Amino acid sequence: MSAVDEFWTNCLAKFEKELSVQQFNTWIKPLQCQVDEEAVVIFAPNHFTLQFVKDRFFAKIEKYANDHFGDQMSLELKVGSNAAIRRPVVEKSAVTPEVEAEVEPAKATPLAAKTAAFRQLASNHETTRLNPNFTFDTLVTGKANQLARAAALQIAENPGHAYNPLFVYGGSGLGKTHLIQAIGNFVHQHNSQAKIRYIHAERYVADVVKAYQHKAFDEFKRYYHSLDLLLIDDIQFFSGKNRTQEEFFYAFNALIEGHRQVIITSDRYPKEIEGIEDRLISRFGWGLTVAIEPPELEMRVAILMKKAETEGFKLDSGVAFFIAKNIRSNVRELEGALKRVLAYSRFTGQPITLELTKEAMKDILAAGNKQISVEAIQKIVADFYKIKVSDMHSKKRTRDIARPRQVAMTLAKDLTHMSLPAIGEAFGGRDHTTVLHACKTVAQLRQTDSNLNHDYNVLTQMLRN
Ligand SMILES: Nc1ncnc2c1ncn2[C@@H]1O[C@H](COP(=O)(O)OP(=O)(O)OP(=O)(O)O)[C@@H](O)[C@H]1O
Repeated sequence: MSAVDEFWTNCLAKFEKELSVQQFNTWIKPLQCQVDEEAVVIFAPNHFTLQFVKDRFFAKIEKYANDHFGDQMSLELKVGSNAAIRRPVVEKSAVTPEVEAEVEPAKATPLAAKTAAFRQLASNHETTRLNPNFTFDTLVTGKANQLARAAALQIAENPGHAYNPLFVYGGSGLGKTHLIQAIGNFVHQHNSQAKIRYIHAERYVADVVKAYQHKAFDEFKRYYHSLDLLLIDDIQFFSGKNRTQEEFFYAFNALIEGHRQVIITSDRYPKEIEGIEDRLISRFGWGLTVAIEPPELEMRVAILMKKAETEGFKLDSGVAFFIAKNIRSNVRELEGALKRVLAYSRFTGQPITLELTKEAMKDILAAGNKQISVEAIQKIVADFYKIKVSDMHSKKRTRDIARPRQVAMTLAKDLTHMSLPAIGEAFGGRDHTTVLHACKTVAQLRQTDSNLNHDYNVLTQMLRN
């Protein structure tokens, strides 16, 4: 064993004794050591680890180094890896011909144009692209997002080590971007050195195209592979974009391997995203996958109150309940309604009363009250579960047909004004007790079966939009 190996093995053994398993695995185990003539260099996989090790363990490592090598050695901490240690080989795939065809490469890229394009890309990349208003403080917590928020907070406190990647999914306008940017803002606040980037998936695709046209994949890779925290929003936009998926695959591997944090959002559960390679889909599940559900009434009211407070006024709770009862689909629409009421009040110079709110929301309410028909429910549910619409009326009782039928009956009860007997009639002349039983079964299942609950929320959103 060389002197260096001996020093580092002893050092690790000492830390292992002193620290908890989790602390040791998180902070010390990923470090690598290299010794040159005058310095002991410790490599940390990222800036977070470097900062933490510097604050907490620098003095100890320095003491161990002095004990081992004598006082003349200095100690340095760097981000990177010891060139002498071989890193695990990351799976690679060739660029397929259809991938080449996906974007049009520039015929010849003059050096100046290439440099200019990437100077611009680099300057675009200088910032994190985070919205400073999207923080944990401004995010209202409720049943709909509590698990996702708890996971996000844990990751923000320990990026790269808690769950990696974090995959957040849920319908449009439910707060996915807000939540993941809250992680980014938290990390940025606690470590201004951290290299953070928020990017929408469409923008990432555009960056791949640009790199392709300017033959500048090296710069592209260097940038994305060097991040400490990558937040990528609405990954379903990668669907069918093979070259983008390939680049993202490399970036993902490089980041995860280096204990750097990756956070992804999508409007649906990973396995439901079509047109994305299996190797990516399976990687999305390596860390933690959490859902954000549509908020319940009380949470919608709390969100309205919070948004009003941010705008600098206090919202009467009767008004808040009125808006929240009438806008149920997503938070973005809830915000839109509040803004409209506010603008109406400013425009007319009147205070925000229930009457004014009703008047301001007249159009929205008329649109929202559009009747959802039982036929529409049956069609959408049948398409969703890939069964025939006629199965909604049939006597078949196999689970793959009976369950969607029960879901459709429950949606009919929740989204129409039909009575139970009328619903029964619309589902092949069934008795109202059958409808009641279906509603109870679905309500119970929604508590215990997260997939079914998710399906139910998606179907509700589809029908309301
Ligand atoms: N729990 C919440 N508390 C406070 N504001 C929220 C909450 N959830 C969502 N919002 C607000 O609703 C708006 C829409 O949220 P956001 O853009 O994060 O949704 P999204 O799920 O990313 O939607 P999309 O999939 O369409 O991109 C934002 O202004 C956000 O601040």
